[in-house]
Amino acid sequence: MATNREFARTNIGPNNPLFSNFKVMVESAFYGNNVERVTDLATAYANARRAPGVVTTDMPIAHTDELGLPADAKVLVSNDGRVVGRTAAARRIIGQPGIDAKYYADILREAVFAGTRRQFFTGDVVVGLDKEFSVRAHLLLNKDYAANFYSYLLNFQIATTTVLERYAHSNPLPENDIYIYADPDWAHPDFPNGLALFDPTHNVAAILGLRYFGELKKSTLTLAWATAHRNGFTACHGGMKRYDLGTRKFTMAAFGLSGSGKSTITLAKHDGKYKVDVLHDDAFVINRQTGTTTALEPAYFDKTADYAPSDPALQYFLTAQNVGVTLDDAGQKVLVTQEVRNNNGRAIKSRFLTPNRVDHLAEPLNAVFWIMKDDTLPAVLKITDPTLAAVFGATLATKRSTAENLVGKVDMNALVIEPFANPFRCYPLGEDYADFRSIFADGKTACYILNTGFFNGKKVTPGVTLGSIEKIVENQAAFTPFGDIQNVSYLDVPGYPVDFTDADYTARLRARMHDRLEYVKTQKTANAGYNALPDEAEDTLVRLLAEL
Ligand SMILES: Nc1ncnc2c1ncn2[C@@H]1O[C@H](COP(=O)(O)OP(=O)(O)O)[C@@H](O)[C@H]1O
Ligand SMILES: C=C(OP(=O)(O)O)C(=O)O
Repeated sequence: MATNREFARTNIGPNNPLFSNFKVMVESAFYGNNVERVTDLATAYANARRAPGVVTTDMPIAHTDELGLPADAKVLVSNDGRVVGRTAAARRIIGQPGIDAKYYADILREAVFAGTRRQFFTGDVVVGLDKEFSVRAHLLLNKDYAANFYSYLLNFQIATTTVLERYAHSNPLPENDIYIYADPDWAHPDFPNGLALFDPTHNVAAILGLRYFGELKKSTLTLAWATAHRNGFTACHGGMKRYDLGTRKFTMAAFGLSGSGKSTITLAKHDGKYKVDVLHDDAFVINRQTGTTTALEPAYFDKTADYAPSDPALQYFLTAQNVGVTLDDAGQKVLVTQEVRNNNGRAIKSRFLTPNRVDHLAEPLNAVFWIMKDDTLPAVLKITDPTLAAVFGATLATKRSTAENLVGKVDMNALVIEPFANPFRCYPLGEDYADFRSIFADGKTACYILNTGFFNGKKVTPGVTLGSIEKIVENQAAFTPFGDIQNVSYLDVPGYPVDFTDADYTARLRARMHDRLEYVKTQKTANAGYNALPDEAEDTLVRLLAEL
């Protein structure tokens, strides 16, 4: 048994650090008489088909038997309304500076009371697919959102009897099970954009007034990642794959903000050139002692933008969100993908999308790729200094995408720094810095930066990015020193010249590096230094700017 669900009566109470008012409020709601437990996917599928507005398409699902679905199961579609992305602005983390725990406790008690007038489903999953790291999670979701409830049980590993037998032998963790209370119909005048409230040290969250499936997925991962971090693992919002080149293997991870290219890179098949094992395209953890990696979810929750309705990959779709439906020439209800209806159409795709899918990799990472969208960076940079590699991760500069619901006036083109591409961290940034710094420390893990945005105004296409990765994997990539900057070199990609004699370019490059330095300096004092980085981060950037 990895995390804790049951307690001896003598261990229940305020002296047990696993108990908090938030945990007790959230967990208690799971046992109400307005809650129906769902223990299998066939029932969840039947419930989802009956939920308001859900479309049962005529698109069959491959591998229904292995997935535990009815043999005739079809792709189900549910659409959310105005908001079709995750609302980062709704997050509040108990324990962080400026968060009034008493105020949010009052809000939560009232929300849970309002919920008692509605009907809910509850179900269990296991997050972490190896005995090395496994956490049990429980979801409570308003019945009108049965399609998202079904998607949740598909996205994470549903806790069947067989799965729980395996889970019983996983490494024990001194932690609570995860409990997610979700009521998309909650409304409060002070929270027009919803509220995603976390008590991360007690593994509970309340997702209120938010319909987007990504809220359920990312809130669960938020808590699972924090649990992993507290127990000897590095939390990764990234994709991880292993290339088998016959005589050697190459393992790589790509870290990027939502919508920046993790799935495109991780799920790329390279025209069948290599045997590729996929660990996952969004979330995994690294064992800090051994370097082994564990996937957290069996399925993929990805954009449908790049899938034409005739794409054979659609047979691995299980559900779709914020995607249209039309009739094909045989009168069959099919998906209208490619963002015709709205941005950020999504689908849950089964693990069978990736023929060589693995849940755990014993080999440590050969390479880390930070995905950025900084238009002063060439398509690919290589960083050979361990501190600089970690500092670039901590100052990962990127752009927002339509995967996020941006509140207020946000310039989509503005560069934002999102350390380690992980806006879900609910512990101090310096701790992640230390975790990633140690990955590079022994020099065995290489570090690259991929710019998947524009370089000097020219789009870096997926073809350029994937072609460059192939060169690196095959040891065919020749790197050129990046001006006078020590330990940084770039891949010379035809059509994307790097010109250090161009004063306008070097001024912009210096400005972007300066932004990174300012970010590091600001963290020293912002929020009482909650996200402060060690002095070496600032020193490294000062040195880099001097070299420039
Ligand atoms: N150079 C590039 N590398 C990867 N993806 C790119 C690139 N340029 C544009 N894209 C597009 O950006 C989107 C990235 O989405 P996705 O891979 O799902 O991101 P994530 O998994 O990080 O959320 C895709 O539609 C992809 O085609
Ligand atoms: C679903 C999300 O992420 P990604 O685009 O990385 O899949 C999200 O952040 O809500």
